[in-house]
Amino acid sequence: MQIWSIMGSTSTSSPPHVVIFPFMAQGHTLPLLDLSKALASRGTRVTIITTPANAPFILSKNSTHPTISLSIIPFPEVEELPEGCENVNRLPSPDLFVPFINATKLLQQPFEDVLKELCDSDSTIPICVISDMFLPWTVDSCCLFDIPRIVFSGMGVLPTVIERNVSLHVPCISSLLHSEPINLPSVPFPLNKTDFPDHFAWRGDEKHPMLPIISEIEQAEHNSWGYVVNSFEELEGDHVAAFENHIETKAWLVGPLLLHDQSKQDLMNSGSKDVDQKQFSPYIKWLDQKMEGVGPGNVIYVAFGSQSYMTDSQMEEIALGLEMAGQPFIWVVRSRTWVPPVGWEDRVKERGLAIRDWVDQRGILEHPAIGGFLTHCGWNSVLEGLSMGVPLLAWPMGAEQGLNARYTAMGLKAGLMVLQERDAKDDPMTVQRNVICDSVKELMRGDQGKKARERAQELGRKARQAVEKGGSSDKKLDELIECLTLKTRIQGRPADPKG
Ligand SMILES: O=c1ccn([C@@H]2O[C@H](COP(=O)(O)OP(=O)(O)O[C@H]3O[C@H](CO)[C@@H](O)[C@H](O)[C@H]3O)[C@@H](O)[C@H]2O)c(=O)[nH]1
Repeated sequence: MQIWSIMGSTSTSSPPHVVIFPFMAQGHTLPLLDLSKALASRGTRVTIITTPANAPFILSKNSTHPTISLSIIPFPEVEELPEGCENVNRLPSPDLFVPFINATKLLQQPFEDVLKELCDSDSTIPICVISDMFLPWTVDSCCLFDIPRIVFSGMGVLPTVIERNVSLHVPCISSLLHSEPINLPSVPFPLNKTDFPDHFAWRGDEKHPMLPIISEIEQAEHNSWGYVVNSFEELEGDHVAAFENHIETKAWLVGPLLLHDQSKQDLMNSGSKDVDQKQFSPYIKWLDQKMEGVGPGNVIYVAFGSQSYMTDSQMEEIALGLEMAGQPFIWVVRSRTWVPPVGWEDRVKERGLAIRDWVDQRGILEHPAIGGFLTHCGWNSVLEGLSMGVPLLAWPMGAEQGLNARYTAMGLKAGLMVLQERDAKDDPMTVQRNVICDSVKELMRGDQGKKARERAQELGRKARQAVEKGGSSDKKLDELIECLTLKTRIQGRPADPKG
């Protein structure tokens, strides 16, 4: 039994308790579920805060961990959002992102009610709240209860540093020409204005509704106790000092979080349902067959995360480009409107699989049949690909993905870029089938692809070492819990501002 000292007196008490509040988007929720499991396996109690429609997904991922519990608070009803829309991936249009963010602000009171309840109980006082950057108001709630707030953004270290640094060197990105390279100190590859998230273009438009949100996020970061990052020392350690300088707090690199999850072998031993589901997924069976037929590393996995929107004509070009490349593929189709061209399914059925459901992406990437990943470069997908030693074919579609893509391809040299042309207004143009075809061929069969594969495999080995016992991320996670526990011990239990 662990002995924890609270308020200066030594007493036998419960293990440390961490509250985790993920943002309602799969790309933000999944890594925090991994973090919850990593904390739980170290004997920490975890309470995850979520809303009713998001609870089943979280339960499906965490149900085997008895020290993780869920606290469900109601999602507010707001006029602009469709009924029951409690997750970004259910938004019918990206234009509803701002109303969605504004709706989440109404979660503050129920969140504080949960904190109050936890603080009223001697055995469950949280040592910290880890909340997503898109929930900046949680820092005020944490202050009320004297609980340290730790930020999680889901992004990598270098992309964040670049984002924060660029305005010091290039005050107005939007006025640059597309062809003008942007060279930043300590970034060993040139960037381009289209690599930057949209909000850099909005900076000239003071009335843009996202700008106050970004400013609230940055302000809340400065007032937070620390930052946990889904990355690892061996990948991004060189950029941590610059990162901490910008966020004005300490950063803890504890990733890749997905690798903290129980290994497949552990799951097999415990007879977990997860393994059964993996083994019997039709697409895993399909990959097993491909392994027998074409050997390891020959299938390209094509998926663009949980939030990307794509036109039907772009979908068509992907379908025909994959067909032309002649490489076996597995493609996650996230479109409600697109239908394949007549005869396409028949023509590719021997070597291609298009799936319209949510898949176990990690299970696919770790399958030995997979040899490349055509991705939008969401940070989770980048880390998942690299952790499994799979090289990336980078095709960014929004947010900070342009920075992730350049970083992976030109900085880490673990991938190639799909080159996208722009029109006169710098809007992305449909990528043509022949470009897709050539890029796929180069990644899977070309010399550049071979080099990227070797580099991805090397990074995959380093990633696994980072989370193993005594690895850099393993030690950081222990250190984080120790630091917070000591802080609570020295300062005593949080004040109750309401009671
Ligand atoms: O069928 C699917 C589709 C997705 N995933 C998982 O969903 C996550 C998707 O995350 P990510 O690759 O990061 O993409 P987005 O969902 O687009 O992520 C958002 O959040 C990321 C983290 O902040 C940012 O890097 C991205 O730019 C932003 O779009 C990954 O873990 C995937 O494994 C599945 O498991 N099955």
